[in-house]
Amino acid sequence: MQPFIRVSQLKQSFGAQEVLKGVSFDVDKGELLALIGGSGAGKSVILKHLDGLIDPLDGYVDIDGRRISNVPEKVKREIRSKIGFMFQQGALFDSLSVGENVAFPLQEAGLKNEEELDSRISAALESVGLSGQEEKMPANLSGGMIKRVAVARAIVMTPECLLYDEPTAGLDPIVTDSISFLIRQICKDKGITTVIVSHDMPSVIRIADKIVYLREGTVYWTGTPEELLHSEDPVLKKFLYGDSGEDWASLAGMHENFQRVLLERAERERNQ
Ligand SMILES: Nc1ncnc2c1ncn2[C@@H]1O[C@H](COP(=O)(O)OP(=O)(O)OP(=O)(O)O)[C@@H](O)[C@H]1O
Repeated sequence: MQPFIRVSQLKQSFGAQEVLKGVSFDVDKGELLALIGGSGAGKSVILKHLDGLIDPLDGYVDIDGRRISNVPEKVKREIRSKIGFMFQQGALFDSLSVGENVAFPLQEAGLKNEEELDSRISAALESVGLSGQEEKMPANLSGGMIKRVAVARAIVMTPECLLYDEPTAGLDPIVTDSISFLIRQICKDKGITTVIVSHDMPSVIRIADKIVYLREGTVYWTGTPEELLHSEDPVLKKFLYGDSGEDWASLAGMHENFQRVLLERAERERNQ
């Protein structure tokens, strides 16, 4: 089966700095992949290649079998219509209400029918647990609500693929949990292929199907959260726990709990 996203031998430099030295990985349809790695490893740069915002010096990205690298802007725009991007900070327009923020991509795409706009906005807000909040202004929202609105804005175009850059940065642990659940739920309920860049390892362990660890401009390791937790590779251990040698079991336990909660929730929903 063809992967939904194929990243092949991606190379990128800025001036003398070689940031990507031949990065390759695939993401299957409906899969949730987390890109991890130290600060400056090139994670955000990779996301921008996935959306065709940056062209590689060598290598390519295919989205659903179509090349988005080094092709004309018109082709990129067509492919981009399948992709929702939640940028770092999840920036909302401060002068626009929640509803207007979510409406923005629809209006950019030329949708004018008020009734359709309203129903798509309310469906997107419902998906992120913010039904009826259209009139609120960003200044009156909590950090977690701002992220939820940013997620609603990313999904309102009914994308087939979602890219999240640090979606839980700056949130407290409880809100981080709820946003992580939301990202996984949207991915699995709607079958949306998802790539998340995150420093938040507990969240990554909980929600990812597959993890790609970047180091020195290449993919150092790929595997499942379980495989990461059981890896004895000293480089991975050091990345996860620094030199402190924190307890592996606590992360492993968290992952099991999370899977259990997800399974219980899925079971409840099936029985409703
Ligand atoms: N447009 C650009 N021009 C010059 N250098 C850039 C540009 N974009 C990124 N870089 C450099 O590329 C490197 C990788 O940046 P990137 O933002 O992808 O890192 P990251 O892995 O996402 O880091 P962090 O986890 O800190 O966000 C950094 O050294 C950054 O300064």
